Amino acid sequence: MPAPKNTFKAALRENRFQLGLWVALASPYAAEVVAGSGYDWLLIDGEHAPNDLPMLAAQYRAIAGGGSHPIVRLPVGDAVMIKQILDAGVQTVLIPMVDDVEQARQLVRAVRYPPHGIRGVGAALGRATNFSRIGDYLENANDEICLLLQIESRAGLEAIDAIAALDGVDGLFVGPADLAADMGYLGNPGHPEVRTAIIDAFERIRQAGKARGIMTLDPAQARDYRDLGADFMAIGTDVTLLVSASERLRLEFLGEAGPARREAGY
Ligand SMILES: O=C(O)C(=O)C[C@H](O)[C@@H](O)CO
Repeated sequence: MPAPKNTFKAALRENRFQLGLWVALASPYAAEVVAGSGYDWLLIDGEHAPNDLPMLAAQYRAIAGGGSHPIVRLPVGDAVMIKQILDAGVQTVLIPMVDDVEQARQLVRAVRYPPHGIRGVGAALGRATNFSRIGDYLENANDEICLLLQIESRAGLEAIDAIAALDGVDGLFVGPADLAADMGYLGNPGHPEVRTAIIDAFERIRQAGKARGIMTLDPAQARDYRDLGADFMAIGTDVTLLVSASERLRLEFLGEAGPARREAGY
């Protein structure tokens, strides 16, 4: 049985835009529901949703095999958590709050087996090898893992060129909400100075030959980011979709106008 190919990583390498959705309801059932909605990727959020490793793995299983590629964002760039989630079968990880090249270098080593990294060998116990049924997993794992790092601070912006140049970093995801906060614009990811920083970041990532990622809840921003060159982009979240759709249904039935919703600062 051959090791599974990372179709998301292949799409990025072939410059095929990938449209995504954030999954933060912390429910394998809800994850399976949106897995049928046609997105290229779904981001299972371990940073801001109440997810532990078993729950992240359960949502991964609920999505895998459907039409969307499951990406797991861990709460922190921890080599032990990376080892566990990769053994669970996850092929693409997003790591938040990456501020310098040494941190990025250690994250590359965490997703790779020796001699190129420090990932512990034990996938025979996990879904990654279909519980030891995939005989060539160890030989192919490094090539099929996709490592995405989040640039979401002024320090991260300064380190983009060095981080993007690292072999093993497949893409950089600019986090508008946290970047805005670090720049002094908490709750205002659409601030002009944040947009200027995103434009600069995207150009530097492109020059390094790496994929540019981002997310937004604002449709106009989504079109803008796509025009600016986003290669993979999330345009909503399951949580906010559920809030808006459930509220709208009630108000429409009652014939009441909905409240002007303040744009979420994410
Ligand atoms: O900083 C950001 O923006 C992100 O990293 C995305 C948000 O964390 C995500 O929770 C969407 O609300």
